Amino acid sequence: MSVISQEIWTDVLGYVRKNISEVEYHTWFAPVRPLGVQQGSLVLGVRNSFAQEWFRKHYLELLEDALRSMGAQQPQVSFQVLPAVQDAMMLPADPPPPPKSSTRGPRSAPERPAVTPTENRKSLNPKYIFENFVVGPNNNLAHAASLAVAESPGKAYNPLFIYGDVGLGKTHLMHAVGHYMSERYPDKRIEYVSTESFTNDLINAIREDKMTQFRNRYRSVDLLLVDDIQFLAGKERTQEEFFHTFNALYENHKQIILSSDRPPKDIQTLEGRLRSRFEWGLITDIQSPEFETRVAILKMNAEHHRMNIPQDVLELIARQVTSNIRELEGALMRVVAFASLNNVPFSRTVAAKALSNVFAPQEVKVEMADVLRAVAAQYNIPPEAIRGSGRVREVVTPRQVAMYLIRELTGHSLPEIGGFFGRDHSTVMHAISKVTEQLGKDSEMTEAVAFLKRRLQGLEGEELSS
Ligand SMILES: Nc1ncnc2c1ncn2[C@@H]1O[C@H](COP(=O)(O)OP(=O)(O)OP(=O)(O)O)[C@@H](O)[C@H]1O
Repeated sequence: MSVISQEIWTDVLGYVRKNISEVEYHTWFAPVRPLGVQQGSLVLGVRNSFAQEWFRKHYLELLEDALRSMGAQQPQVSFQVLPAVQDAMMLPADPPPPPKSSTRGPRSAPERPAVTPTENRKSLNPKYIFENFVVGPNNNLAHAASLAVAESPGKAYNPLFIYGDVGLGKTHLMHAVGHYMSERYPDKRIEYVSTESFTNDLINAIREDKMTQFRNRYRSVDLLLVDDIQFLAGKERTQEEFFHTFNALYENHKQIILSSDRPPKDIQTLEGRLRSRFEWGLITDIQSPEFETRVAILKMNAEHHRMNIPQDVLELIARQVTSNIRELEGALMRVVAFASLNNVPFSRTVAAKALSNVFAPQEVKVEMADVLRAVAAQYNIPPEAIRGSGRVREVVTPRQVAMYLIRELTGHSLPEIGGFFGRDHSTVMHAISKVTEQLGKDSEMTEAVAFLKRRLQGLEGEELSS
């Protein structure tokens, strides 16, 4: 199952859930597995032929509507009955929660015997490792500090306090330190917790008279990662308990990393003694990423999912989402889902279209490079050959077609087009008249030009199914 079909399926389920009852949802939709997207059709694995029929009869329209809401112009869904043996494997009843909630959900506080590395990693998102963290001017200090702490826990900076706006990588860095430590020191005990979970655990412990277990759990760790510490504000009892947890760990030279959306001095109603402790170590911030960092993050994500997305498409996405990296990744997935559901290649037009429901529509101008790339793909020759000096027919025809289309679709002048191809404007003029002359006579060229024009201009009509 590809990542993308899982992403699409998660979105579809979100849509479906709003439109049917919970019982229906759990009976029919929860056991379905997305198998992939084939030629624009979302392939779903169902348990038996009865379910397959039921879906076709009762839910096809709903599924198509869901896909339409994601930008599919001619939504298609197909079903496959999975071998009986897989029935038993269809365990989870819900779509996988987003990474954050999977690592942050409130957890009960069991008594904790000797720790295992797997146990350590359980609360850490496997994706959040240093290798997957793109370093830019916006986050290099926080990254360097995290790395230093990972290498010398309890010694370099204690506590490490990372602050910054939503979705900028604070949790990612915290988990990265956790992974780093658990790989090098498998015996060390690592605890990642959101302030909310810490508070809930405390409330439960008080209610169930299990304070000893609660204290053992939090005071016996080697690395304590606490997310969103700003939520301590106004919670006196939790602050009190956290104060003692902090002291116990600090005195034993155990590492503490805290994240927050603001620096300690700006957390209102935080006890002075806690605030000053938060300032003992190093306070570092993460800012919004610059354009280049955003493109690099998108590139890494695309490579991670083995998707080959042209640079200019990534740049278009990076221009749309400027501050929140979680949203940036969401935008990329939206584009990928849109392209695969419509069975069209990635292009700036496709990306702009995919994002137009969420962001202000962008005017996408066709660029000379877009035309060159499309023509090269159509004639199956490298773009450099088209721009090169070769004079054989195999390259001359595509070169002339490219010049013609650039003139038609972009606002560039003849000398500009000539410059792009390393030639003068009279060559371009000659190319244009040559192509114009053959259109209508040479059917192969006529078709190619018409097809390329449609493709470059966007997703109109039959272009989608081509
Ligand atoms: N520099 C980066 N390189 C690669 N991915 C990043 C980077 N920064 C953030 N991300 C990704 O962005 C998403 C959001 O990051 P994260 O959850 O760490 O944000 P956060 O600052 O903790 O947000 P919140 O304020 O909501 O707690 C994650 O998927 C994370 O992997």
